[in-house]
Amino acid sequence: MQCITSATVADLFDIAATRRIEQAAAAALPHHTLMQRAGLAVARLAMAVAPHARTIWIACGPGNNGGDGFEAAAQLQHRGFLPIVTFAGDEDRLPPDARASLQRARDAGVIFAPEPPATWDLAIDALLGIGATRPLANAMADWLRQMHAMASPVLSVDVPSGLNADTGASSATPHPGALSPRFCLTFLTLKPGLFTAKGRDAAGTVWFDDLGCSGTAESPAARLAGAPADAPRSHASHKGNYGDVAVIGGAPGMAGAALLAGSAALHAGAGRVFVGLLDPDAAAVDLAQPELMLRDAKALDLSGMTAVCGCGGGADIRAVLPRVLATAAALVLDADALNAIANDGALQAQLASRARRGRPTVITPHPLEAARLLNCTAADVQADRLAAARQLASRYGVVAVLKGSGTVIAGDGSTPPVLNLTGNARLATAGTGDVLAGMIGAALATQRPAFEAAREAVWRHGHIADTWPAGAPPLTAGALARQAPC
Ligand SMILES: NC(=O)C1=CN([C@@H]2O[C@H](COP(=O)(O)OP(=O)(O)OC[C@H]3O[C@@H](n4cnc5c(N)ncnc54)[C@H](OP(=O)(O)O)[C@@H]3O)[C@@H](O)[C@H]2O)[C@@H](O)CC1
Ligand SMILES: Nc1ncnc2c1ncn2[C@@H]1O[C@H](COP(=O)(O)OP(=O)(O)O)[C@@H](O)[C@H]1O
Ligand SMILES: [K+]
Repeated sequence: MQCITSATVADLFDIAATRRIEQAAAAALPHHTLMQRAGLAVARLAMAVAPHARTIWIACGPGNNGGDGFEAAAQLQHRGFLPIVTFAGDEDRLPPDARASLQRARDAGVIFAPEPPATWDLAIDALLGIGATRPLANAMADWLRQMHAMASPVLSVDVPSGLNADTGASSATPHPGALSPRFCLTFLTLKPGLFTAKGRDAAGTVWFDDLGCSGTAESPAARLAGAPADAPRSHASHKGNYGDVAVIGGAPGMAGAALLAGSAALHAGAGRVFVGLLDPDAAAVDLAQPELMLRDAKALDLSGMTAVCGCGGGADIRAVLPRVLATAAALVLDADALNAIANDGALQAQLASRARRGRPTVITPHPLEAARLLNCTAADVQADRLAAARQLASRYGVVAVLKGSGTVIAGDGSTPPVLNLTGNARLATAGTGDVLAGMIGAALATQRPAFEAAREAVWRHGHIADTWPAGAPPLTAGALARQAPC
């Protein structure tokens, strides 16, 4: 059993591949072995997360996910705990493995009750797993609500019930004020939906057990990014080795966004950072950051530079985009640059032509910006973030960084998209996206492949938020930029 952290590198498999892996594993093992292993693993994790628990409420559903719950109940009963099972299903329609486990729970003396106990020390959600086909209703929906409303921990079996294991979309996410600490023990494969969209909130800390069935020829749907390796600087290196970044943005009233991106690029280790402000009345120097070289955006020669374009760009960014798209050696497109491109077929064609000219481009949309680029709604994007990132990457010939909880990074399709596990809601404050754009710019400026540059910068950006001390002042975008590690 393995606890998944932001440093974990692992393949993620969709439901279809998981089903094939499960079938192959089941065929190679004696009848009922997988469910017995799954139930035992649930019982072990339950004892680890709630060692002093007495009453353990196990809510079991109508399929094999419920079977895992019956099996866990039997194991916990044998170990002296008090599991109480509520079953929302029809015994006559249980799949054979689940029926066998139901019998084992009865034989062990487990209590079956029509309603949840009055209180519990741990709740185990074994209602639905990868077989969920529609939103939860009736008793199952009610039980899930009750679990999440209590302060006792919730352990989800395989997948939090109601969560789409492929996409992270959910009809049953705990409401924001939900109290319970959450854990999820997933079997055979790690599933992408646990790590993006609603998945992070629903699953909590994810644990993985391969049930003794490692190794598969199935293609992963995505990967967990893992932590980037440290890249020590050679002693004899000089600023030319770390590249020039030119931030272009900062229309009247929005200079701060461009300066934040510049600060992030600087602290992330770029050799030189220029900031081309679109505001004609902008100051000639930022006295708080004198290292930044402030220029007129139109005067910058981008042919040897990594441009970071769009932060605080407003409508004025449209006028400079044709030249930026044509001349920047490498490019990060953010915010208003993406909005301008979404509305302009000529700019879209120009963007797509960069890949053909071997000029790397990274785009960093949040879900609404992604929706504009894909001509759909933000809800459509959130309904399948992996698919949306893949579409952005292939339609525009770019590395697409789809931001938000479980940021997705998709490239040219030669490798699966990556899901990043660092970051938290401390980043939900204005300007943190500008900082990310600057950090990616600095990574790109060192000539690293665009996919790797984006992956590393996204990980580091989120890691700053994850390691921000609990008692420290709130994380602002300016502080985030100053923490940007090389
Ligand atoms: N077999 C094995 O060896 C192993 C299996 N494993 C475990 O099995 C799980 C997959 O099991 P599964 O395929 O039975 O799917 P599961 O998630 O239990 O649900 C299917 C049932 O729910 C029903 N249903 C669906 N949605 C519903 C809704 N909203 N409201 C009400 N009902 C709904 C659906 O009915 P139907 O849609 O047909 O009406 C069907 O009856 C997997 O996640 C893992 O935990 C592990 O132990 C490893 C070994
Ligand atoms: N809950 C969260 N979990 C992880 N990352 C988050 C979360 N909320 C925000 N972020 C990150 O913060 C950044 C916000 O970017 P963006 O929405 O463009 O903000 P802004 O335009 O204000 O700079 C993105 O990198 C996003 O992934
Ligand atoms: K479940």
